[in-house]
Amino acid sequence: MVRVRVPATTANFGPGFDCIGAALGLYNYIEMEFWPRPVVEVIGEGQGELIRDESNLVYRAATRVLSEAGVNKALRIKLENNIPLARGLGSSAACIAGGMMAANRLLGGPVPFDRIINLATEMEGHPDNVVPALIGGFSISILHEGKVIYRSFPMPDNLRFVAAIPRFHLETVKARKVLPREVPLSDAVFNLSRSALMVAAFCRGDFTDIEVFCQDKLHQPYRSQLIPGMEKVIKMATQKGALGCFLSGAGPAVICLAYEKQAPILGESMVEIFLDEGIESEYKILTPDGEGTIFL
Ligand SMILES: Nc1ncnc2c1ncn2[C@@H]1O[C@H](COP(=O)(O)OP(=O)(O)O)[C@@H](O)[C@H]1O
Ligand SMILES: N[C@@H](CCOP(=O)(O)O)C(=O)O
Repeated sequence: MVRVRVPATTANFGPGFDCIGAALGLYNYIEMEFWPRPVVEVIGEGQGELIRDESNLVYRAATRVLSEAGVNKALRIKLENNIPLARGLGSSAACIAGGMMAANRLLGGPVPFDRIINLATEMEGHPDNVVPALIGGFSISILHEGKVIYRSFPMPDNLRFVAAIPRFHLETVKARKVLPREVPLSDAVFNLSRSALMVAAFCRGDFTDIEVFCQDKLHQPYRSQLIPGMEKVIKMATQKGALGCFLSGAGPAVICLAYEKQAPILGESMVEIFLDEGIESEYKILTPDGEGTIFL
C-alpha cells in the first residue's frame, strides 16, 4: 500500500495568471492499493458529497498513470481531505498530483517525473497548481510545445499566507468562463511587469514593494462579479499592513501575504469584510510548503 501527502496551492499569485503558483502547508492524504474492485473512501472535506467510484478525480488521475504503464487493475483509494473543495486552493490539482504519484509508486515508478508533470497539467488544463502541488515551493511554469517547463524556489519560513475562505463553492471551470478572450495591451504589460518583479522578489527574498507586484488586471476584475466583497477585502488587507493580497486561484478564497505576528488580525478583518457583504467565511493561516507531494 502507498500513502502520499499532497499540499494545497495558490495559483496565479496575483499577476501570474496560469503560470505562477505556490504550495501551502495544508494537506490531503491519499492511501492507495490494488484491490479486486474499485473502492473509494472519503474522510473530511467532501465526505458524503464526492463521487466514490472510478469517476472520482483521484481515481481517474491514478488510472491515467496505470494506463500509461499499460496496467489495467482496480484500486482501493482512501482520501483524507483537508483542502476545501472549489475555493481556489487547488483541491483538484491535489487530487491529480497525489493520485498520479501514488499510482506510479504502486507500480514501482515506471513513469518518469517529468512525464507525470505533463500528464497532470493535461488533466488540470494549466500548470500553475499541479507544478507546486508536485514539487513544492514558489513555482513558475509554462506549457511549451506540449512540454511543461518549470522552475521552483524555496519561500521564506517566516512568510504566512492568510486565506479568507468563503463558504460557497466556485468551480474553476465557471470562473474561467467570465474571462475575456482578448485583453488590452496595457493590461498585458501591467501584469507581465508585475509578474517579473514578483519572481525577482522571491528570488532575492526581498519583499519591498510586493504589494504592487500582487496586483492583477487579467482575471480578478472579471471574477469580482462572482465573489462579493473580494475587491474590498483585497483593498482593506493591503491598508491594514498585509505585504500584499490577491484572489487565490480562481477564487473565491482571498489570500494575503503577511508575517506571523500580523496574520491573525488580518484574517479576522478579512472575514469581517466578507461578512459585511453577506458572505460567510473562515480564515486559515498557512505556512509555505517546500516539499510538494511526498510518500509517507
Ligand atoms: N478529494 C477529492 N476527490 C475527488 N474529487 C475532488 C476532490 N477534491 C476536489 N475534487 C474535484 O475538484 C473540483 C474542484 O476543483 P476546482 O473547481 O478546480 O477548484 P479548486 O481546485 O480550486 O478547489 C470538485 O468540485 C471535485 O469535482
Ligand atoms: N490559473 C487558474 C488557477 C485555478 O486555480 P484553482 O485553485 O482555483 O483551481 C485560473 O485562474 O483559472
